[in-house]
Amino acid sequence: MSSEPLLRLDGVGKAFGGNIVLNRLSFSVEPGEIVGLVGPNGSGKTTAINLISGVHRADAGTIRFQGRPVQGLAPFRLAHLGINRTFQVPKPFREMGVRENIEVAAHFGGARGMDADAVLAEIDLAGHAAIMAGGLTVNQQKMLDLGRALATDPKLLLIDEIGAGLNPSELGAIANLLQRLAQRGIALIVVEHLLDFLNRITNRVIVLGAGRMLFEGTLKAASENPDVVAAFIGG
Ligand SMILES: Nc1ncnc2c1ncn2[C@@H]1O[C@H](COP(=O)(O)OP(=O)(O)OP(=O)(O)O)[C@@H](O)[C@H]1O
Repeated sequence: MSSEPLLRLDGVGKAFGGNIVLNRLSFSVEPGEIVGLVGPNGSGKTTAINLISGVHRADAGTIRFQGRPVQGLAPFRLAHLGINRTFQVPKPFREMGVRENIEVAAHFGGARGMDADAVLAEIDLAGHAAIMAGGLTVNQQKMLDLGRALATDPKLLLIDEIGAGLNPSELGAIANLLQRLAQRGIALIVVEHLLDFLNRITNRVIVLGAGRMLFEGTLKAASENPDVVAAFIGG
């Protein structure tokens, strides 16, 4: 057994056109953990998710998954290893059926691809399997986006602002689902502005401010930390 965490970032940095958006970001995540990633708008949360999921390549530092450096690998290779993500704005194939969307994603996951029926049941869309994805509500499209990631049987799931625009009952259902996934051993990094939602599913948060890690610990302690308070008021 390796003593390495599932995911480990060491000194990760990223700049766009000379604008440093992430600076020496270091943290690790263990299997079955839910870690909240919070911070004001533009603090680098989505960029962190984009680096871990292979959408962008880090300029500095290392990203290790199960002890193996993975920075620079394409998203489909990372999906094969067990890393997948959702998007702030869901990107289903709108002209394809809900089930087909899941099947295509499972194919993207290669040998790790999961059974579409199991995924549809998990995301509560079994009754909508045959309709076009473009006909789903926003909440259902978010669930489909999550289902497409789940179809690749991830060990690490990166969730980018899934709560925005959802009502309390939809939020409750998603919180329960994310907790079930974690109990199954999937690690989750959850980018979220809705702190009550985050509080339901985790108390371990990483707070970013202008690309730097300001704090790591419980949400309650974060809310009492002067650097965190200043970043949010400034933001
Ligand atoms: N592809 C890109 N090209 C240039 N700049 C980018 C790119 N992606 C992000 N940025 C910039 O990097 C900074 C961090 O953006 P990022 O989306 O990571 O922040 P965030 O914390 O996720 O914000 P939000 O909460 O608003 O989603 C911002 O200044 C943004 O404009």
